[in-house]
Amino acid sequence: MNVYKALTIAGSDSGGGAGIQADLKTFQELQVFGMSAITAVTAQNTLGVQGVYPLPVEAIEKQIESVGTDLGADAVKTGMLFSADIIQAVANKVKQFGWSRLVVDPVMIAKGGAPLLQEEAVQALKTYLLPLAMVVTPNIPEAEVLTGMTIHTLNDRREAAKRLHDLGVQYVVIKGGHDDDGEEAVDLLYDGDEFSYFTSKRIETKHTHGTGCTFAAAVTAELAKGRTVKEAVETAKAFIQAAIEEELGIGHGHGPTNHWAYRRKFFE
Ligand SMILES: Nc1ncnc2c1ncn2[C@@H]1O[C@H](COP(=O)(O)OP(=O)(O)OP(=O)(O)O)[C@@H](O)[C@H]1O
Ligand SMILES: Cc1ncc(COP(=O)(O)O)c(N)n1
Repeated sequence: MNVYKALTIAGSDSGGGAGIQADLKTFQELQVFGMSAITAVTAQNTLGVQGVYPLPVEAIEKQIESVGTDLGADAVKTGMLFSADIIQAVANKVKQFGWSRLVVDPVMIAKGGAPLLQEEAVQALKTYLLPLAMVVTPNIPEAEVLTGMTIHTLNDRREAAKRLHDLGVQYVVIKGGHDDDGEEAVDLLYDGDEFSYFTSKRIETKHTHGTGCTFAAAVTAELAKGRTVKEAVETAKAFIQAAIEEELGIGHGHGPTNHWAYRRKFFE
């Protein structure tokens, strides 16, 4: 049996909808063996973030080394990285193990507004990690912070994608979940040459906690299988659409998406 393996380097979400938990569930659903290096523990639920506890840099490095020196990874994803020190350490480990199928989800703030990345760490992300990335998956506010421009129109988004590509990332996906216009959720992919668009019906719901993590994890799982970035984004879009569509309705606030919905929709 050919076993595909993916490593997520991200924060833990006790509520299970985002972070490491969303990533591992998504890897499993897409039949990829999931491994993790936890950067920070968050006390979090559908109502918000009650606490953030970053791990020592050494603990993060050790987890990555444990995976890298034994199991190896066909693709790697980063999520919540919290500080410039952690970013630099993660970038060094990615280089050390020669991981080229790297998806960087530049997580900055949780839905309720809690910061998951220190302000001074944004520059470290641009300098150390983005040049190593195969794919970066910002939402619109994250793309604004990374490029220093405001994004209103699709044209603005295309310009932002070009600026991000100039930082050394091979493929840029700017997701449209935060684009309040219209009936559709449109994600844009830029490969340095052409733009592609991935469009779905926008679902009216407040239960979108973890959509960004889940989407990027699905891209990572598909890259681990050797798919092209375009194929991976297409599957990720179908995965997240199913996960939002088949609502779980749990918790008292912004609930998680349904990680088993894609399997039920397409394979059962
Ligand atoms: N209401 C919605 N209906 C359909 N698709 C959506 C909706 N909201 C987000 N998506 C999709 O979910 C994925 C994540 O997009 P989004 O822009 O919300 O990322 P994010 O902001 O990082 O996630 P989060 O809101 O969890 O922080 C994208 O593929 C986007 O198109
Ligand atoms: C530990 C952790 N990582 C990431 C996010 C962002 O989640 P999302 O942007 O997918 O809602 C989160 N809320 N918690």
